[in-house]
Amino acid sequence: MSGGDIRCSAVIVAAGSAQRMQGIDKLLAPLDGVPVLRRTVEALASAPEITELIVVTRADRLEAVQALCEGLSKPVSVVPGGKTRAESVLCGLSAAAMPYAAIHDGARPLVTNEVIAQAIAAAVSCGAAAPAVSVHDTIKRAESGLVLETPDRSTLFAVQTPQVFRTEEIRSVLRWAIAQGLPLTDDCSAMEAAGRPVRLTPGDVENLKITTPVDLRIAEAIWKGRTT
Ligand SMILES: Nc1ccn([C@@H]2O[C@H](COP(=O)(O)OP(=O)(O)OP(=O)(O)O)[C@@H](O)[C@H]2O)c(=O)n1
Ligand SMILES: C[C@](O)(CO)[C@H](O)COP(=O)(O)O
Repeated sequence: MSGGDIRCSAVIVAAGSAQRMQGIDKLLAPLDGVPVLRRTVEALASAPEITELIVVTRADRLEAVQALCEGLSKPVSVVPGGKTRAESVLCGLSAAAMPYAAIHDGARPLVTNEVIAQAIAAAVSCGAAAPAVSVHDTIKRAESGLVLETPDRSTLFAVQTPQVFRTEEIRSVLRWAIAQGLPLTDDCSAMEAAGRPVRLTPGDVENLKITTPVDLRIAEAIWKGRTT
């Protein structure tokens, strides 16, 4: 199937409380004058494989986010999220109508069509896929400040989003994983726990997640570097 044949729902999770942002509202903060979340929604809407978008936000922001999503080239629905990222993903998936779902962090506004396309293509062929980048620092596993081990760096990858799945499958697996109380920091973890294969695809160091205030400054520099 070419990109134009693949029908994919984008589920953009944006219902968090940005506790690590020291008071900055990272999803409404300006990225070169436009709110981060609007940049993210526009990035997903520009991907040929994305047919519809579901934005998951806090219940007290439904109208504001609805307004922020106006004027896009593709249908957008805005739904309330849950207490955890995984629950918010499930809220978004409940409204997804396409056979594939690309689950993306609202805090990752710099994702490109190339990263999106490769993750979707891999999910079409193997069922589940996520972009990832190799790590450049040596990683230690430690407890109470004492090193336990140094994993082989060549086997370590920093996983990004969109994480792409067959919609029905991730909906049921995620429901199961949440019911089991599994610690889910991403969506692939649920598939891994269910013994399903997950394919990593090329990520992009510029596809960063805005998590702490410095990330906003980095994202602004990347954005301006692309547009000048
Ligand atoms: N209950 C939650 C928690 C997180 N998210 C979303 O999941 C993405 C990745 O989460 P993260 O970067 O951790 O955002 P926050 O949870 O807001 O950050 P923090 O952990 O610092 O509070 C974000 O776009 C966030 O809005 C969500 O939709 N629902
Ligand atoms: C889903 C994710 O972006 C993959 O790296 C990451 O796990 C989200 O973590 P967060 O703590 O919810 O931001």
